Amino acid sequence: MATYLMREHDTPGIYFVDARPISALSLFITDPDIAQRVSESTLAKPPVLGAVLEPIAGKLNMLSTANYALWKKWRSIFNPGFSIQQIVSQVPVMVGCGQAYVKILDEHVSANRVFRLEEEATKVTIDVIGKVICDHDFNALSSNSDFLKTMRTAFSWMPDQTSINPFHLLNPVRPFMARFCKWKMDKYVGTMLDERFAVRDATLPKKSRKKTGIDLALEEYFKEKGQDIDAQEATMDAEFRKAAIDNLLILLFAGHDTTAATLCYCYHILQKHPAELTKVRQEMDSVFGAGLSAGEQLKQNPYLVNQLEYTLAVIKEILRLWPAASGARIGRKGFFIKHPTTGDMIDTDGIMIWNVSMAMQRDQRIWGDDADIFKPERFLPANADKLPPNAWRPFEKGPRNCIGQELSLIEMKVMLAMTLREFEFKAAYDELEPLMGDGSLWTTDSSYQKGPQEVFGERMYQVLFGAAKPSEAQNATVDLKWYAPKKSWINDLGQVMNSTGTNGFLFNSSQLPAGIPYGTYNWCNMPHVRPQEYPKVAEEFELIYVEVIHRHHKRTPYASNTFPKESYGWDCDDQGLFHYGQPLNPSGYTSASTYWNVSTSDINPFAQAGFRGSCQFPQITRGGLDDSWQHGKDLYAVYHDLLSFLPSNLTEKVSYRVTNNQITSQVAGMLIGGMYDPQTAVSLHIQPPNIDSLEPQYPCPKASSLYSSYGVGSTAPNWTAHLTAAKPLFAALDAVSGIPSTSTEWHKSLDHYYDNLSARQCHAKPLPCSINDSTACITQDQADTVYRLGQYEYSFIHRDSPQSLNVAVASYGVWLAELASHIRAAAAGTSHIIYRHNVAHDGSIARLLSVLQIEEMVWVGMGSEVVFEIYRRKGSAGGRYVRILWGGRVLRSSSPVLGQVDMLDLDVFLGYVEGLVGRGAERVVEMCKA
Ligand code: HEM
Repeated sequence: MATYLMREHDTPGIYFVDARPISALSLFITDPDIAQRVSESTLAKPPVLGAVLEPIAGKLNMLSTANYALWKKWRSIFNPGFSIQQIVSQVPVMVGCGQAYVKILDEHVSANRVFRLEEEATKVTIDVIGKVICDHDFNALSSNSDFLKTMRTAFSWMPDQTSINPFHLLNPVRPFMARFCKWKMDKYVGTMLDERFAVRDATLPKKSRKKTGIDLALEEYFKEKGQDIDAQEATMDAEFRKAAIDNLLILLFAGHDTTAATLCYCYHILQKHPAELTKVRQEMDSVFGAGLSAGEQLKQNPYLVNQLEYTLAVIKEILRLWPAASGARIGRKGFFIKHPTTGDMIDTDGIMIWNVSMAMQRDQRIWGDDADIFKPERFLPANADKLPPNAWRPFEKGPRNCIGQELSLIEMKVMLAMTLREFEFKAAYDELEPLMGDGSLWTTDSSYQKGPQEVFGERMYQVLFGAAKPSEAQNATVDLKWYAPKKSWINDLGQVMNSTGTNGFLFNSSQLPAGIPYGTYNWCNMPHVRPQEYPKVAEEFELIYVEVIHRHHKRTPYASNTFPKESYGWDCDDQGLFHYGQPLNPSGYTSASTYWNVSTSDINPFAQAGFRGSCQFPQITRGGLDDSWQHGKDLYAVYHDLLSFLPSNLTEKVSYRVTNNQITSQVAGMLIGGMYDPQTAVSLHIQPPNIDSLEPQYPCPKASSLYSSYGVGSTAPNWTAHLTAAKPLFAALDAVSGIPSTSTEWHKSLDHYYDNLSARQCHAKPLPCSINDSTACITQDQADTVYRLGQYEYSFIHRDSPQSLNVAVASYGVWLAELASHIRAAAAGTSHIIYRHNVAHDGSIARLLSVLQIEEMVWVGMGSEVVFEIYRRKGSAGGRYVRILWGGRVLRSSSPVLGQVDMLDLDVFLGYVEGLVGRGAERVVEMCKA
């Protein structure tokens, strides 16, 4: 209200508000210098504050007491417990509470529940105060704390200062309820204090005793009384006990909801400002290490909290825009305030003087035209001298400033560090209905759903409810954590080693044998979207964008995956790899269609190892080209013939992309032929080598080193377990292949044998026999074990290992950020492209599936495909949705955010993807730094 009045009437730095008889005549101060004078004075707290707080927090509470000497005494006794050093030393304790908080958020997310975030934030702040001040577990988060219930009841009976309803203000039941709640809380806190004093072990050396806020207060109290707290006979006297109870209650009252409300605003406003959110996450990545737990790091080194400069700037900017409290005093005779424009001296006798922090902190005359804009940079140390003096006062200033400001700032940094990289927070005001009757204060009073539903353009406006709180306290989160894949034979080493066959997986033909349903894992030609099985969505949805990514089709093995000598050759005379340049833009002479014909010269003394023949290993084979063509044909049949989505001719609405590895171009040519049979040249988009995001090839040292700490090449026991188990198999394979048993390349994973054997079998070639003994051959049993182990490895590397998500996010995040930007443009209608098609590699698809946290990971076979379909619900205000198809079927993710990705709210999906990789892949940059 004060801010609106200031703006509406262009008030000077002070103005009167006369709402008598509802409240006292008030002088609102928005002038920083006058506010400073008021806060530095010895003016007393207004009686109305005592009337509200004392029934529940007692007469000795330092916040509302009008007795200056009393205030001074108790403030100085409690001060040592709130020094910066003391609070930083309590960071590990805060982390402990934070872990319970994260667990609760996890549970909400797993249950896919909309919930009131402020409720949980409030509980964690109570737990923090309990632990930091008195080493006491209120267990507000983990149990149905009785104390919390009483505190809430007390709150609900506090007089509402904004109400003009006389029955509300003068409700006769109020004093009884207040007395009852105070009695209950006193009993609880008193017992807690007695216990604390009883366990204080005076025999322990001073240094090894726990030092919470209350211990320091006791020490201070004894010091002031000239007594030795270490004396065995020292007892807590009645005066201290009474004052300590009142002040512990006021610390809880003043400290919990102010901090919780500010925390909620941090989440909410950052969600609305993705660039700033990315900066916060980048700062956290650089302070704690990308992918490492902030909580664990903070426990080991609490001082890391001081390095979160940008995060602190965000909190301060939030406190500027949405301060949770302010300070008021009662004027007295002879205390004059000079009117800033007229120069009149105003006698303040009996007038309530209110430093209205929000109005002052949003005054454009003080902060500039961008006063309403969220700009954390204002509070970076480099800009400290540009801040207007005395104008930022969310904790007020002067001797009666907030005693808990360091605690709340540090606590908020800790909580943000533990949650912002793990969750995306999203306001859900459209989903209030299910929250009615959830037991929170909000649902006891429906008036909060009436009246203005936006203030300063913000639905999450402030409502005075104890502190100034975010209306309805409502948010939802998106969980960014790793979740283990489903248990199956694939990730069970015992089953992999002790079974036979391939558990229904096929490795020997592009065609499925009769009776085997489409969708069955077929390494040689994986299932993809095709009309026969395509799951159509309901009529109410309209397809607006499709992006396909798939692995190239079957090929010859890589040259590096062939044996030193192969017993037979491999020819590719049934196809041509066309390479030629053709003048374009403007067109010119016509080039001949030339293709490569590899021949090994008998004269060349440097004969290559491995397969001989006319192939350019690992070129796509004739069979692979045919599969590519059919793949294109099937996609066209779905997205053109069945859904009328694709244009009939190849236009700029459709775009193709390949990697720098030629085999993807070989596939793309056939695939486009199958889709459009174009008669003119088609451009294939390609990014420069070394930074290509599709393969991916951009440098990411951190991801590489994290990967090698648990995956191929590592000595981690859970990785090497299968290699140890496979030793006899390796020995048998080596005996046929001639690979030396000392070769690290061939024995650090199953990759080389897998590629060598499966390529042969996909092309109906026999399993190899020894060059020296044609009767010693690799058996189908051995090949099948290699295939099973290969599946196990892929699942381990890309899903089972908890680090896999971070590695995939860092190493494939750029492509995902590109995908997100394509989807955003399509959803906003700002791009003409409706279909993008990427031909890539197993490393690409596997990382993508890792980020999507696919429920069951496999080694992605030839032609493996993921399709992102973006839909709009028909009608003017229709939402946007995403469906992801893996092998032609809806993908299932282990992440509760994604679940079965079937018409998932697009905002949730983008929140998940961009939460992990950052908009424009900003997070990836930080994550990749060495
Ligand atoms: C974002 C969080 C917080 C905000 C915005 C805030 C704001 C304020 C403000 C504006 C005052 C001055 C009131 C006046 O002048 O009348 C104040 C005083 C006080 N605050 Fe805070 N506070 C916060 C957190 C805390 C915490 C965490 C605690 C303790 C655990 C706490 C305990 C107190 C107490 C006891 C006073 C009275 C101090 C005195 O009169 O000496 N506050 N707070």
